[in-house]
Amino acid sequence: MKVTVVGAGAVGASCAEYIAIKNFASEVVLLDIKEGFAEGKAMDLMQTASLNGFDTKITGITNDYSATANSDICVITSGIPRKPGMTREELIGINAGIVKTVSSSLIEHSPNTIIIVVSNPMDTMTYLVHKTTGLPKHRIIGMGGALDSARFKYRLAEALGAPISDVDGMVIGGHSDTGMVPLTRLATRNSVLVSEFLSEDRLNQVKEDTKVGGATLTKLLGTSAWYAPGAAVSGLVQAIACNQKKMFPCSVLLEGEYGLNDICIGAPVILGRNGIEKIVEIELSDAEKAHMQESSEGVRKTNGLLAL
Ligand SMILES: NC(=O)c1ccc[n+]([C@@H]2O[C@H](COP(=O)([O-])OP(=O)(O)OC[C@H]3O[C@@H](n4cnc5c(N)ncnc54)[C@H](O)[C@@H]3O)[C@@H](O)[C@H]2O)c1
Ligand SMILES: O=C(O)C[C@H](O)C(=O)O
Repeated sequence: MKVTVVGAGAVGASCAEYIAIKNFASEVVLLDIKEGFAEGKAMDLMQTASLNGFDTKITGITNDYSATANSDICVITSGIPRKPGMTREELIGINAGIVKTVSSSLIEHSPNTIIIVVSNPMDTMTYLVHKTTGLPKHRIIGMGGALDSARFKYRLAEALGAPISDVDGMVIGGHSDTGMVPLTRLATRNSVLVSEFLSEDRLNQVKEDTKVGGATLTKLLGTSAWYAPGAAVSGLVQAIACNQKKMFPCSVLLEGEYGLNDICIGAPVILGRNGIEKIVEIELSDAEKAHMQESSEGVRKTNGLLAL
């Protein structure tokens, strides 16, 4: 199993590290445009192999896509992160060009690959990859909901005073500060609805804290988060590589599902060796349907900025 990660920065290197430590991939290629950067990150990570007990071979390359040839999975993290006070959508002017060039270069050398898009604004970047590459829709996956759901569970556990392992919940919709749809109605504490434990006001606070989870960390860190994003990507990569048939909310091209067409937005999908094995349509409440519709309007507005 060969995995390429483009962008050896904070998220890309974390993603590569978690993939290596999970030891399910034979090879991870880190590629960056910054001279020597990916090579340095790869060497540093390989020097943890004996300490962290993995056999995964991590190599780094500067902007030479021949080294990525025949990758089973390619992760795109290349692009700039936001600064405090910015929205993800404000990154489109720089990141769209990067993602377009990178995705084309990847499929030139790995025409059968599955692409996972991380760069922001992620839903729009995922849509751009569809338009740029023409890959089958089951082989283009945007990572956002898996991260947002992890933050949702963190906030739920905090509110419940419960261990995170007791909590389950999912966030669908756009990966944006205003467009996320945390499904508090369905969230559980060890199979019991969280609404049995938490008031509506407290659950609304959990929702709002989840939606700005990224911005909260950007304000603290001065740049985007990277540990949880890297871990979320590694979970998607593992589900595909190991044909786990696990369900994650991912940004996926919808063609009628949830009443939406010609848009990439967070929805529950089953991930396996073919990438998106199935888009899962869950019954939403009227309020959730309205939030999903509102979220899609925000994503479409950003898509409209693309020079397709
Ligand atoms: N979808 C999500 O949930 C999520 C989570 C975290 C970060 N992000 C996004 O991921 C992106 C990366 O974030 P980061 O914190 O790792 O940033 P970073 O600046 O640490 O790393 C980005 C790397 O991309 C490289 N790069 C830039 N242009 C390139 C190109 N044309 N080819 C190859 N490499 C190139 C840079 O040299 C840099 O090393 C940002 O857009 C950020 O907003 C998304
Ligand atoms: O919020 C960001 O800028 C990065 C990423 O989308 C995140 O949610 O951490």
